[in-house]
Amino acid sequence: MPSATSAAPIPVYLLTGFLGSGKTTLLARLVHSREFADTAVVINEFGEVGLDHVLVGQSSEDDIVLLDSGCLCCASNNSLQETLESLYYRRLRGEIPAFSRIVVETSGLAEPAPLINALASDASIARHVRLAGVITTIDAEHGAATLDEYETAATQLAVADLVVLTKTDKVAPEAASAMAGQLRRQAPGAPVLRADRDGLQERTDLFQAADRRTVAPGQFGLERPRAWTRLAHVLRYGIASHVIRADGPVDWARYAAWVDYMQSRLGERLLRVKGILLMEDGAHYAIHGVRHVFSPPRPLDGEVPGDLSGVLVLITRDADEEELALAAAVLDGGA
Ligand SMILES: Nc1nc2c(ncn2[C@@H]2O[C@H](COP(=O)(O)OP(=O)(O)OP(=O)(O)O)[C@@H](O)[C@H]2O)c(=O)[nH]1
Repeated sequence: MPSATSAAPIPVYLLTGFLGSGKTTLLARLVHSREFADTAVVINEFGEVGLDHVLVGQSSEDDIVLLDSGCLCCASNNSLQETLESLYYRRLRGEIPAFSRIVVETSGLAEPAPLINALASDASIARHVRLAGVITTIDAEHGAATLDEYETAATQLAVADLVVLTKTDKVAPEAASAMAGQLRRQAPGAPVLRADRDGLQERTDLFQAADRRTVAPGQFGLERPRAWTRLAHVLRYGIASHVIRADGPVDWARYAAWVDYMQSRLGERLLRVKGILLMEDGAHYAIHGVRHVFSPPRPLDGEVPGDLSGVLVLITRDADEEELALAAAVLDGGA
């Protein structure tokens, strides 16, 4: 565990998911597990009537509670920036135990992109914390209808690094499997874990599965496209996912030109970019963008399967084939 004065930014995981999709129920299980021993959980109620922290098991008047598992629970009505700063400095001053990661439960109606962008672009925050991954809960019973009906839910899925399919006890196993398959198509690149009332059904390290820096074998659940791009799935609202590839190492100037193209040409219509590029220095880097904000590429831990090297998933809204073909060409050095 890093010391309280360690300069390494603390990883932050955002837990998002539509209203009633099971975020609090999942957290209420997880906060008592060993995995959460050195985790600070922020339940961000953003002016809502504070309830969720009570559901997680924190009934004291205090704003921060240390659970038996070692997990710190913190309910907050402040902005995400204020909350994270306060946590950071209280940890630094030794007022609270030195947690090594933070999980933030966001409001069910929140578009996660502004929070993600705030983490990346607020300089005073970005020095202390880094976005490690976005975990999105989808309800096995109502998830398909919700995704169809509410654009916020579709956006929450689009930005996921890990999807947790909740309430699998409420549907037949075949229905849960079909839904998991649908989610893999809609959010290519994000592993799908299942949960019921008792928490996660798989014995998986949630943080590792959600971490953008690690690649689990088979994680992407997609084939390296043979042609330049493959339309993976079209959701409503013109939201669609595509896969593009870059053959061979990419030099940094070309990568910069590609980011520039994505930002200037697609702009607000770009929802999410994720994938792995082999760069000119011979290392594999995790590539992440949410809306127009791209995180600095980070070298990946561990082996990267050959079929994932150079593969990027793009989730866009109202993008046409020509724009995507050009995106692939810019990346591949053909434009
Ligand atoms: N059967 C079953 N019910 C669940 C499961 N997860 C959540 N629920 C129920 O679904 C309802 C909503 O769950 P919450 O955990 O409060 O959902 P949430 O995403 O935190 O909701 P908001 O705070 O409104 O965004 C509650 O009645 C839970 O008991 C599950 O895996 N199985």
